[in-house]
Amino acid sequence: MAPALSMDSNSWDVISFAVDKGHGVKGLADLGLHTLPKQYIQPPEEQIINSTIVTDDSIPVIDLSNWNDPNVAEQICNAAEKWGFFQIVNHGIPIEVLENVKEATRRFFALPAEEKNKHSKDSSPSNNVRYGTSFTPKAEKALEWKDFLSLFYVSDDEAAALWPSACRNETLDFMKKSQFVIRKLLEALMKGLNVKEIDETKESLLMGSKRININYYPKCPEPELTVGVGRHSDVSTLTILLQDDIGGLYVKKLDTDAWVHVPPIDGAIVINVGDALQILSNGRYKSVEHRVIANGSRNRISVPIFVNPRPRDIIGPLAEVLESGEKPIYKQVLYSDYVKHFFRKAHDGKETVDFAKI
Ligand SMILES: CC(C)(COP(=O)(O)OP(=O)(O)OC[C@H]1O[C@@H](n2cnc3c(N)ncnc32)[C@H](O)[C@@H]1OP(=O)(O)O)[C@@H](O)C(=O)NCCC(=O)NCCSC(=O)/C=C/c1ccc(O)c(O)c1
Ligand SMILES: O=C(O)CCC(=O)C(=O)O
Ligand SMILES: [Fe+2]
Repeated sequence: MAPALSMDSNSWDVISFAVDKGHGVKGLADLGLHTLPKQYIQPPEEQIINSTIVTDDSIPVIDLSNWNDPNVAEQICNAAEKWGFFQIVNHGIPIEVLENVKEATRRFFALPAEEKNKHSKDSSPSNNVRYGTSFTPKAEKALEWKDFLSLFYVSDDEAAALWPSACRNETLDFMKKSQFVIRKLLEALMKGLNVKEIDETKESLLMGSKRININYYPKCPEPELTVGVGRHSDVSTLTILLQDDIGGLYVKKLDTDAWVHVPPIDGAIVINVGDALQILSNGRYKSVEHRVIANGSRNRISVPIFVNPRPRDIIGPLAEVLESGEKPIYKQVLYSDYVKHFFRKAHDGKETVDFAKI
């Protein structure tokens, strides 16, 4: 049973309520707490109020209406090198698909905790479907103000059997309708690395597996003391992120200690380079640190698709990149080892990629 509203959030077991019983931070928000439970208080250096935010610069916005325009590929490669992040407009994913997946996300998180918790690590019949809160609560010193459902795609049949019906069709549809633009983006990025075509081996390495997450960041008491998602880079090759109109995603500006906001643009999708592509490109394309702030007045949702190598792929700098004599800065690693390393620790900025450094 949920604790009484008037209860001091530090006098009952917040972890048991939010993490173990599956109420999540949405459950905490629904209690109408006025103070942030101490388990969510981040160290001062992780609080965004203690960071430098720049407002006179922003990540590129790239118009994809004409793939035959050579400028388009050039802009994509430049953005991946200089920012590691960009937004795309006129990308061809129908607006209804985006609206439907946002609505499905709200529908899933509005379900009772018992229903959502059927998909938790302890109750889910498969590791490929996981409902949870924060990132890795057991490994974190301070929790993150986020609930999520993570869906690793294996097949339509498996999705039909295991994915929650509240959001199954809409998440699958978003994944499928984004396939064309994912391939075109990767083709453009590969041309920039002297890779002429995406053959079967490259296809596996670049886009052999996909995971779609739906994230819910409820309104938070004392939001400046915590984070929605802590500083991290993604372990994917590319991430395709749909955000709603609330905002709150910040990206680190390369070679500086400053952060820039990613403003929501109607109908746009945010694209970022992940660690796997940084490694494959031997550091040319940048997997950049990012984080999400908590919001004191509104609920936010986001839907990232992580486009990845297959778990059994070995990733390392591509032969085409090293052809010219460039020295490899990363070794060859088994992708599932890399991902396990990422999941077993708290978010820690750019440190995951050290796992693959020579
Ligand atoms: C991921 C692995 C390697 C895990 O292997 P396995 O040996 O089964 O380990 P496991 O016991 O299930 O998980 C290990 C730990 O990772 C955590 N974990 C596993 N999956 C997830 C998940 N989807 N979300 C959060 N934590 C997870 C668990 O909490 C485990 O810790 P613990 O609960 O035992 O303390 C396996 O499932 C696999 O091969 N999957 C396919 C490859 C894959 O999924 N690639 C995806 C890459 S991109 C990706 O998934 C990104 C996710 C993400 C989430 C939140 C963020 O904030 C964020 O920035 C990023
Ligand atoms: O919610 C967002 O805008 C970003 C989430 C994110 O960085 C992630 O899930 O990896
Ligand atoms: Fe991320």
